[in-house]
Amino acid sequence: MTLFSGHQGLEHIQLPGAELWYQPDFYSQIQADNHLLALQQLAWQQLSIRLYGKEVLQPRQQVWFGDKPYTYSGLTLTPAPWTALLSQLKRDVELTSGHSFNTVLGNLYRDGSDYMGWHSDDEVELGPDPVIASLSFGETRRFLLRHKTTGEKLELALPHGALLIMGGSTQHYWQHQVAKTQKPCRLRINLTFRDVCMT
Ligand SMILES: O=C(O)CCC(=O)C(=O)O
Ligand SMILES: [Fe+2]
Repeated sequence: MTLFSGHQGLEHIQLPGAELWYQPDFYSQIQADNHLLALQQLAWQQLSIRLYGKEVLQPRQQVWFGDKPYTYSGLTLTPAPWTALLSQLKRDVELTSGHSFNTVLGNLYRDGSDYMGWHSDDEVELGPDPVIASLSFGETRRFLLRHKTTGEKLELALPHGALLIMGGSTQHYWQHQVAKTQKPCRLRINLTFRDVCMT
Protein backbone atom coordinates (compact mmCIF):
# COMPACT_ATOMS: atom_id res chain seq x y z
CA MET A 1 0.00 0.00 0.00
CA THR A 2 1.47 3.35 -0.97
CA LEU A 3 -1.12 5.51 0.71
CA PHE A 4 1.16 7.56 2.95
CA SER A 5 4.51 6.81 1.35
CA GLY A 6 4.91 10.32 -0.04
CA HIS A 7 5.14 11.79 3.44
CA GLN A 8 8.60 12.48 4.75
CA GLY A 9 9.44 11.25 8.22
CA LEU A 10 6.66 8.69 8.34
CA GLU A 11 8.06 5.17 8.58
CA HIS A 12 6.01 2.35 7.05
CA ILE A 13 5.96 -0.77 9.20
CA GLN A 14 4.66 -3.83 7.41
CA LEU A 15 3.41 -6.80 9.40
CA PRO A 16 1.41 -9.82 8.22
CA GLY A 17 -2.14 -8.49 7.82
CA ALA A 18 -1.33 -5.03 9.21
CA GLU A 19 -0.32 -1.64 7.87
CA LEU A 20 1.32 0.80 10.27
CA TRP A 21 2.94 4.19 9.80
CA TYR A 22 5.05 5.63 12.58
CA GLN A 23 6.77 8.91 13.31
CA PRO A 24 8.19 9.23 16.84
CA ASP A 25 8.95 12.97 16.41
CA PHE A 26 5.81 14.08 14.57
CA TYR A 27 5.71 17.13 16.88
CA SER A 28 8.81 18.91 18.16
CA GLN A 29 9.56 18.88 21.88
CA ILE A 30 8.21 22.42 22.31
CA GLN A 31 5.02 21.79 20.33
CA ALA A 32 4.42 18.53 22.20
CA ASP A 33 5.00 20.27 25.58
CA ASN A 34 2.40 22.93 24.70
CA HIS A 35 -0.11 20.36 23.47
CA LEU A 36 0.34 18.23 26.60
CA LEU A 37 -0.29 21.22 28.88
CA ALA A 38 -3.39 22.30 26.98
CA LEU A 39 -4.82 18.79 26.69
CA GLN A 40 -4.64 18.34 30.46
CA GLN A 41 -7.30 21.07 30.76
CA LEU A 42 -9.96 18.97 28.98
CA ALA A 43 -12.83 17.59 31.09
CA TRP A 44 -11.29 14.15 31.72
CA GLN A 45 -13.63 11.61 33.29
CA GLN A 46 -13.10 8.15 34.71
CA LEU A 47 -16.02 6.20 33.28
CA SER A 48 -17.31 2.77 34.20
CA ILE A 49 -18.26 -0.06 31.88
CA ARG A 50 -20.51 -3.07 32.54
CA LEU A 51 -18.43 -6.21 32.76
CA TYR A 52 -20.19 -9.53 33.52
CA GLY A 53 -23.15 -7.58 34.93
CA LYS A 54 -21.01 -5.39 37.21
CA GLU A 55 -20.11 -1.70 36.91
CA VAL A 56 -16.32 -1.47 36.72
CA LEU A 57 -14.33 1.77 36.69
CA GLN A 58 -12.03 1.96 33.67
CA PRO A 59 -8.32 2.09 34.58
CA ARG A 60 -7.78 5.48 32.88
CA GLN A 61 -9.61 8.73 32.18
CA GLN A 62 -11.30 9.61 28.89
CA VAL A 63 -12.75 12.37 26.76
CA TRP A 64 -14.66 12.13 23.54
CA PHE A 65 -15.01 14.83 20.87
CA GLY A 66 -16.75 14.67 17.57
CA ASP A 67 -19.89 14.82 15.58
CA LYS A 68 -21.79 11.73 16.74
CA PRO A 69 -22.27 9.48 19.84
CA TYR A 70 -20.06 6.39 19.73
CA THR A 71 -20.37 3.02 21.46
CA TYR A 72 -17.08 1.77 22.84
CA SER A 73 -16.78 -1.34 25.07
CA GLY A 74 -20.54 -1.20 25.61
CA LEU A 75 -20.30 2.44 26.72
CA THR A 76 -22.02 5.16 24.71
CA LEU A 77 -19.89 8.27 24.74
CA THR A 78 -21.62 11.55 23.97
CA PRO A 79 -19.18 13.81 22.15
CA ALA A 80 -18.25 17.36 23.10
CA PRO A 81 -17.82 19.92 20.30
CA TRP A 82 -14.33 20.29 18.80
CA THR A 83 -11.98 22.71 20.56
CA ALA A 84 -9.56 24.88 18.54
CA LEU A 85 -6.59 22.73 19.60
CA LEU A 86 -8.29 19.41 18.79
CA SER A 87 -9.36 20.76 15.38
CA GLN A 88 -5.76 21.77 14.72
CA LEU A 89 -4.39 18.35 15.73
CA LYS A 90 -7.08 16.72 13.58
CA ARG A 91 -5.97 18.81 10.58
CA ASP A 92 -2.33 17.84 11.20
CA VAL A 93 -3.08 14.11 11.17
CA GLU A 94 -5.48 14.47 8.23
CA LEU A 95 -2.84 16.19 6.10
CA THR A 96 -0.27 13.54 6.93
CA SER A 97 -2.53 10.50 6.56
CA GLY A 98 -4.62 11.67 3.62
CA HIS A 99 -7.71 10.57 5.59
CA SER A 100 -10.43 12.57 7.27
CA PHE A 101 -11.64 11.93 10.79
CA ASN A 102 -14.85 12.99 12.52
CA THR A 103 -14.16 11.95 16.11
CA VAL A 104 -11.38 11.69 18.63
CA LEU A 105 -11.16 9.53 21.74
CA GLY A 106 -8.73 10.78 24.39
CA ASN A 107 -7.20 8.52 27.02
CA LEU A 108 -5.30 9.83 30.01
CA TYR A 109 -3.04 7.41 31.88
CA ARG A 110 -2.34 9.02 35.27
CA ASP A 111 0.52 6.66 36.19
CA GLY A 112 1.81 3.15 35.54
CA SER A 113 -1.27 1.51 37.07
CA ASP A 114 -3.53 3.05 34.41
CA TYR A 115 -3.63 0.89 31.29
CA MET A 116 -5.67 -0.36 28.36
CA GLY A 117 -6.11 -4.13 27.92
CA TRP A 118 -5.87 -6.17 24.71
CA HIS A 119 -8.48 -5.13 22.13
CA SER A 120 -9.02 -4.30 18.47
CA ASP A 121 -10.73 -1.12 17.35
CA ASP A 122 -13.25 -3.13 15.39
CA GLU A 123 -16.60 -1.52 16.24
CA VAL A 124 -18.99 -1.81 13.29
CA GLU A 125 -19.34 2.00 13.04
CA LEU A 126 -15.64 2.21 12.09
CA GLY A 127 -16.15 0.14 8.94
CA PRO A 128 -14.17 -2.97 7.89
CA ASP A 129 -10.63 -1.53 7.48
CA PRO A 130 -10.53 1.61 9.62
CA VAL A 131 -7.68 4.09 9.52
CA ILE A 132 -6.92 5.26 13.07
CA ALA A 133 -4.41 8.01 13.80
CA SER A 134 -2.95 8.03 17.30
CA LEU A 135 -1.04 10.92 18.91
CA SER A 136 0.87 10.48 22.16
CA PHE A 137 2.02 13.10 24.66
CA GLY A 138 3.83 12.82 27.98
CA GLU A 139 5.31 9.62 29.37
CA THR A 140 6.47 6.97 26.88
CA ARG A 141 4.45 3.81 27.47
CA ARG A 142 4.83 0.35 25.90
CA PHE A 143 2.39 -0.06 23.03
CA LEU A 144 2.11 -3.72 22.07
CA LEU A 145 0.52 -5.36 19.07
CA ARG A 146 -0.29 -9.09 19.01
CA HIS A 147 -1.48 -11.17 16.06
CA LYS A 148 -4.78 -12.85 16.92
CA THR A 149 -3.88 -16.31 15.59
CA THR A 150 -0.08 -16.57 15.36
CA GLY A 151 0.63 -14.64 18.56
CA GLU A 152 3.39 -12.65 16.80
CA LYS A 153 4.14 -9.48 18.78
CA LEU A 154 5.48 -6.04 18.02
CA GLU A 155 6.40 -3.48 20.64
CA LEU A 156 6.50 0.20 19.75
CA ALA A 157 7.58 3.06 21.98
CA LEU A 158 5.12 5.93 21.61
CA PRO A 159 7.09 8.92 22.94
CA HIS A 160 6.05 12.54 23.55
CA GLY A 161 4.85 13.93 20.20
CA ALA A 162 4.62 10.57 18.37
CA LEU A 163 2.18 9.69 15.60
CA LEU A 164 1.09 6.12 14.85
CA ILE A 165 -1.34 5.33 12.06
CA MET A 166 -3.02 1.92 11.97
CA GLY A 167 -4.68 1.03 8.66
CA GLY A 168 -5.38 -1.82 6.26
CA SER A 169 -6.59 -4.97 8.03
CA THR A 170 -4.70 -4.22 11.29
CA GLN A 171 -7.88 -4.27 13.43
CA HIS A 172 -9.02 -7.52 11.84
CA TYR A 173 -5.88 -9.57 12.50
CA TRP A 174 -4.23 -7.80 15.42
CA GLN A 175 -5.00 -6.60 18.93
CA HIS A 176 -3.15 -3.89 20.82
CA GLN A 177 -2.67 -2.79 24.41
CA VAL A 178 -0.95 -0.29 26.71
CA ALA A 179 0.38 -2.48 29.52
CA LYS A 180 0.56 -1.63 33.22
CA THR A 181 4.02 -0.95 34.56
CA GLN A 182 5.67 -0.98 38.00
CA LYS A 183 8.19 1.63 36.85
CA PRO A 184 7.75 5.20 38.11
CA CYS A 185 5.63 6.74 35.43
CA ARG A 186 4.30 10.21 34.76
CA LEU A 187 1.10 11.13 33.01
CA ARG A 188 0.47 10.18 29.37
CA ILE A 189 -2.25 11.43 27.06
CA ASN A 190 -3.18 9.57 23.88
CA LEU A 191 -5.61 10.78 21.22
CA THR A 192 -7.04 8.37 18.63
CA PHE A 193 -8.69 10.04 15.65
CA ARG A 194 -11.35 7.89 14.01
CA ASP A 195 -13.87 8.16 11.22
CA VAL A 196 -17.19 6.97 12.62
CA CYS A 197 -19.88 6.10 10.10
CA MET A 198 -22.67 8.70 10.23
CA THR A 199 -25.63 6.59 9.01
O1 LIG B 1 -3.17 4.83 24.46
C1 LIG B 1 -2.91 4.26 23.40
O2 LIG B 1 -1.83 4.40 22.81
C2 LIG B 1 -3.91 3.33 22.78
C3 LIG B 1 -5.33 3.79 22.84
C4 LIG B 1 -6.25 2.81 22.18
O3 LIG B 1 -5.88 1.74 21.82
C5 LIG B 1 -7.64 3.19 21.94
O4 LIG B 1 -8.06 4.29 22.31
O5 LIG B 1 -8.37 2.37 21.38
FE1 LIG C 1 -7.31 0.85 20.49
